[in-house]
Amino acid sequence: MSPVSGPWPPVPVEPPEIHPKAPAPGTELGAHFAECFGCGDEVDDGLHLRSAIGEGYTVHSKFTVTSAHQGAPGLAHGGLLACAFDEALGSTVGNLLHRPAVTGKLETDFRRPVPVGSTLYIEARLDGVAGRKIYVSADGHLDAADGPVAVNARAVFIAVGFEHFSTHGDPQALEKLAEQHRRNKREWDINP
Ligand SMILES: CCCCCCCC/C=C\CCCCCCCC(=O)SCCNC(=O)CCNC(=O)[C@H](O)C(C)(C)COP(=O)(O)OP(=O)(O)OC[C@H]1O[C@@H](n2cnc3c(N)ncnc32)[C@H](O)[C@@H]1OP(=O)(O)O
Repeated sequence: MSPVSGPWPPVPVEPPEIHPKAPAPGTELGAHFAECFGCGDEVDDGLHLRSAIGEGYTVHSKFTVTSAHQGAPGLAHGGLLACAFDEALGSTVGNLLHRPAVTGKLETDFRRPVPVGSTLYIEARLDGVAGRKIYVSADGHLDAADGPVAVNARAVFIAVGFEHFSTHGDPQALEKLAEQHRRNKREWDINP
C-alpha cells in the first residue's frame, strides 16, 4: 500500500510567503492557547505538544504518548496521533504565515505502532498556497528526530477571517486568548 494517495499538493500552488515577523529558526513557540487540547498547559490529559521553528521555516514538535492517549493497551490512539499532527500543522501555518486558518482536510498514514512512553518527533512544512488553501505536510519520527517514520500527514488549511472564531467560537475564551497574546507581546492581534 502506497503511503501517498496522489500528487501533493494536488493543485498548482504558489510558494508560501513567510511573514516578515515570523519567529526565527530556533524559537520555542509555547502554547498558542492554554485550553488547547493539542498544546495547552491547562488541559491535564491533553497532548502538551511542544514546538519550535526549525531551519528552512519548518516547525518541529514533540509529543510524548501517555496512558491517557491509548487506543489499544499500551499503544497510542490513531485519532490522537492525528490530533497531534493537526496541532503541529496548524502551528506551522499560524506561526510562519501569521494567517488565521482552520483545518479543511487532514490525512494520515499510520506506518508503525506508537507505544505509550514513546515520543513522536514531528517535522512539519508549508508546501504551497492556492488562494485561501494552504497545503502542509509532516512526518512523525519515533523517539528521535531521525528515528523511523511512524506517521505521515498532510492537510489543507483554509484561511479565514478572525470573525470565524468570534462568530462560531466562545467570545470569552477568545478574549482570554487575546489577553494572553497581549501579555506575551505576540506580534499578531487576535482580536476580531
Ligand atoms: C485563534 C486565532 C489564531 C490566530 C493565529 C495565531 C497563530 C497560532 C498558532 C497555532 C494555531 C493553531 C493550531 C491549532 C490547529 C488545530 C486547527 C483546527 O483543528 S481547526 C478546527 C477544525 N476545522 C474546522 O472546524 C473547519 C470547519 N469548516 C469551516 O468552517 C468551513 O468549511 C471553511 C471555513 C473551512 C470553508 O468555508 P467557507 O465558506 O469559508 O469557504 P469555501 O468556499 O467553502 O472554501 C474556501 C476554499 O477552500 C476549499 N475547501 C474548503 N473545504 C475544503 C476541504 N475540506 N478540502 C479541500 N478544500 C477545501 C474550497 O474548495 C474553496 O476553494 P476555492 O477557493 O474555491 O479554490
